[in-house]
Amino acid sequence: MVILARGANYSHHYAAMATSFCPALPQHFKPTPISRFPQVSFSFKVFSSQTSADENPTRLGFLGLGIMGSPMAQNLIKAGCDVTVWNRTKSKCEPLIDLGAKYKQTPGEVAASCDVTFSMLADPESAMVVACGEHGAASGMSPGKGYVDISTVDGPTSKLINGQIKETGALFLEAPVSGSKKPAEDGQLIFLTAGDKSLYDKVSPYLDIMGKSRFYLGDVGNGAAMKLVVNMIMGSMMTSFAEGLLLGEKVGLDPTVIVEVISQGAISAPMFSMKGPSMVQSKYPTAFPLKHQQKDMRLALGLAESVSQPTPIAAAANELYKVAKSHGLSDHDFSAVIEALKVKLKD
Ligand SMILES: NC(=O)C1=CN([C@@H]2O[C@H](COP(=O)(O)OP(=O)(O)OC[C@H]3O[C@@H](n4cnc5c(N)ncnc54)[C@H](OP(=O)(O)O)[C@@H]3O)[C@@H](O)[C@H]2O)C=CC1
Ligand SMILES: O=CC(=O)O
Repeated sequence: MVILARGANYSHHYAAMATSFCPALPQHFKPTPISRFPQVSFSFKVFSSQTSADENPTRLGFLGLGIMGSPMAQNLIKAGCDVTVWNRTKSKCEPLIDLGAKYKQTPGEVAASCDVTFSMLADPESAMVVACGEHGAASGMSPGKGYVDISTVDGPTSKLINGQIKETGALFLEAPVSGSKKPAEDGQLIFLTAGDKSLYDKVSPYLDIMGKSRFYLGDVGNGAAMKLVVNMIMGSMMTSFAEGLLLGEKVGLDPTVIVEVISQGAISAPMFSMKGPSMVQSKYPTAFPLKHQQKDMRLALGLAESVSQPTPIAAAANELYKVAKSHGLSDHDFSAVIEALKVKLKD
């Protein structure tokens, strides 16, 4: 059920109204802006995985319970969905099992027991092995099922996974997300999807639980390309911001004031306001791991090379992420790239 309502100031009234319509509403229910309905200034949605006519709710699988996968799966469970989880490190499944998730031993078993299986893996290698390796999801796929890969990978990897899933007769959708740990927790991600349109239509209610907006971009590879372009820009912006903070500090400016000045002008960005204050204190609590940002720069540069597009800024930024990784900062937040610029050259 989707309820549309105008006026953000009254969102709590609408929430109360929705609760009276639907007493079984999950605890975390919240009003959410939906950009796809431009005719209303504010809208929110109420979701139930079990319609009155539906005795057999869609069974959802979720593979990969890292920083992003855990809160995303949690939101599905809290919304009342039937969710089965798997993660390479089993202990990360426990909190979700406590919330009501089922557990299977392998990705293949999850896929075999579910109608639609989502995956949120680290990189192209892990996305491939979990989808197509021994006991991978493809081994449990068959006609009527669907596989939705949310991991950030390159187009060629996504196409390989698509091919293997399609061979089983199942459908495939790539659906990388823009938005980090907090948007994942808040169900405010932006889905960049491509692939089988009928699967997109089928999973849209679940994407709406995990996200605030979704784009359908056509053929497999377009979702990956969109994600890599966005993250290439983000990675370059972060290195530029880091350079500015350090230059300003070296010439005697207060970096806290630099962050404030930036936040009020044309180059303000939520990322600078969110990460700036902790960067100034040399603290990098991990939301988006630096190793993943470097992976995205690498994949974006590969994409650029495949079409002979010069990307000198991104190439330079990538070098800084590589330096930061070599200094043991892989698992810190990507804002720790600033440390790569603090390293003193040896005499
Ligand atoms: N964090 C963020 O802000 C965002 C991340 N992304 C992208 O989403 C994806 C996941 O990110 P995030 O959750 O932060 O990453 P994490 O590093 O926190 O989680 C990675 C997941 O991949 C699993 N994994 C890694 N290698 C393997 C392998 N060889 N076999 C099986 N499973 C494996 C991990 O399992 P295990 O627990 O056993 O290590 C874990 O479940 C990445 O592609 C990232 O680029 C996209 C948007 C935002
Ligand atoms: O991929 C990272 C993000 O913040 O988006």
